Amino acid sequence: MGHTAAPVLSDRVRVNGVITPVTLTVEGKLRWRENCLSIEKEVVGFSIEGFKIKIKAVKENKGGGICCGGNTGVTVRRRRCFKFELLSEDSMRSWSQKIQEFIDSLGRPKRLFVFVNPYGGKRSASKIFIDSVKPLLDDANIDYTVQETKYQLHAKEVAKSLDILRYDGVVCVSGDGILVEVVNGLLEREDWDSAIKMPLGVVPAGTGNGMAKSLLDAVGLSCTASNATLAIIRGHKQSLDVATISQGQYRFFSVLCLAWGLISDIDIESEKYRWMGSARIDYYAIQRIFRLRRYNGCIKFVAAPGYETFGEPADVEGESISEVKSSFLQHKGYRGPAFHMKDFNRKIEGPFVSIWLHNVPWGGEDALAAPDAKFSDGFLDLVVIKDCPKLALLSLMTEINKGGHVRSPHVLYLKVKAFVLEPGTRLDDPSKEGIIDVDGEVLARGKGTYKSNHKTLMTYDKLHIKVDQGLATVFSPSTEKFLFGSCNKKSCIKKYENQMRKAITLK
Ligand SMILES: Nc1ncnc2c1ncn2[C@@H]1O[C@H](COP(=O)(O)OP(=O)(O)OP(=O)(O)O)[C@@H](O)[C@H]1O
Repeated sequence: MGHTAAPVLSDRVRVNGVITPVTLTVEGKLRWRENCLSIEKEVVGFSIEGFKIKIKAVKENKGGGICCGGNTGVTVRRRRCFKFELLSEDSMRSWSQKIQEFIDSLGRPKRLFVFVNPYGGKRSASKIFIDSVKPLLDDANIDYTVQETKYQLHAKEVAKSLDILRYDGVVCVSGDGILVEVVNGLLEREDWDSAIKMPLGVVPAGTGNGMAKSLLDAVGLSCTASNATLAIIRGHKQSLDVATISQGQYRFFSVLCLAWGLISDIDIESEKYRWMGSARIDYYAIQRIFRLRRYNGCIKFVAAPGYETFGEPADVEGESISEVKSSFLQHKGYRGPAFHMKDFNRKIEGPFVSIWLHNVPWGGEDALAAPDAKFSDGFLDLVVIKDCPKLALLSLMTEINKGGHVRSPHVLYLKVKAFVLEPGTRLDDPSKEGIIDVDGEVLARGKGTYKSNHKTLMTYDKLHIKVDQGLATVFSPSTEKFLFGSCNKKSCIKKYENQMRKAITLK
């Protein structure tokens, strides 16, 4: 069942040699025989050969159609091609024009710049691009430029000088690392305020695919390259908070997370067990829990409304943010939002087991690190563990994949608008310090840490973090699922009818 509207076009076409009536409705539904295709949800693009129109679509295999059926079962989408033969040139012209007008009314991207990181994850990004991304972009008639990343920070370099007027979006076929490089590249441009409005897409092809997982999971879709690509093609967007991390003259722009203590130690130090594959994390986590480290330090924060009772009152009288003057550091670009130490009204003193700050819910495909995190609420979700018995910690860690850890009595879970981290030494060995990990990369390594001789952007010292609400834009799957199917919401239908009326001149 569904909403039936007067057809915009009604015609007779040849399908598999048989003359068949076909209609296009004002809502953008194509109907013929027992078939029904929603242009908005299912049609990716179309091509014309002589009098033949080939409609490139993606259909759900099980659980009913998006367009006419119900909503049951698992969503498995497959590329399909539907062919009609028009019976006259006039007919051909009006069909291609009306379908094109409808697609154009949806605000889909036409030109994309695509980064592919052949080095990320299981080194399968190039294959993922060829097998899952390219065919859909071709079906959608999108004009795209592909850039394989050749070295670390290549994507950032390219984003810094990209001719942004030539593209409707930048897509990263990679893990989160390339996305973060692109965000940093855009914000380091002189024209950062317009550059950062470029819609960004991410197709999961790395080890850490937290952003893709967060976007897709939010609407109940599985984290696959084709679901992510379809979301980009369909062109729905949403804003994304960006956190500016600053230390003196240095800036780093984060869209995912910051970790210090247990989580960062596991992430970074387990690299020495890379040969184990994904088991390295679990293996090293157990080691770290049984030889648990606690770190001295202090955090200060501006609590989000409703969280003002967390921690204790902070006295920040006389504290200021020192700006290191240097002639060769980042000069152009965004400097981050204004910061007033007097706003930092709460603090928690160490020692700490772990500090974890999150911008989006999923830290990776199997870590629902901050279940309440929102893409553009203007806050970061803060997960603090001060102390915890080892067995409780072990079970808490196994809860992370479902987000259950935040309910543990050993965990403080709150939202902050701004944050100061003052990292200190290890409690058991004051000659040693820790590692600060941001969006999967090491931002600072203290004394006596793994690879402590490697250069990092910041030093293991006080950091300031502040969120800009919705500064970036990401392509995201539509939350309006089953628009024309089992959901018969009048408001949804009305919205698209209006959109269609604008695009199609009803004669
Ligand atoms: N050709 C290359 N050689 C080496 N490193 C590269 C290359 N291209 C990109 N990189 C680096 O690879 C890192 C990982 O990128 P990506 O986002 O694809 O995956 P990830 O899931 O974040 O990390 P990984 O899979 O390496 O754990 C980035 O820091 C990037 O700078």
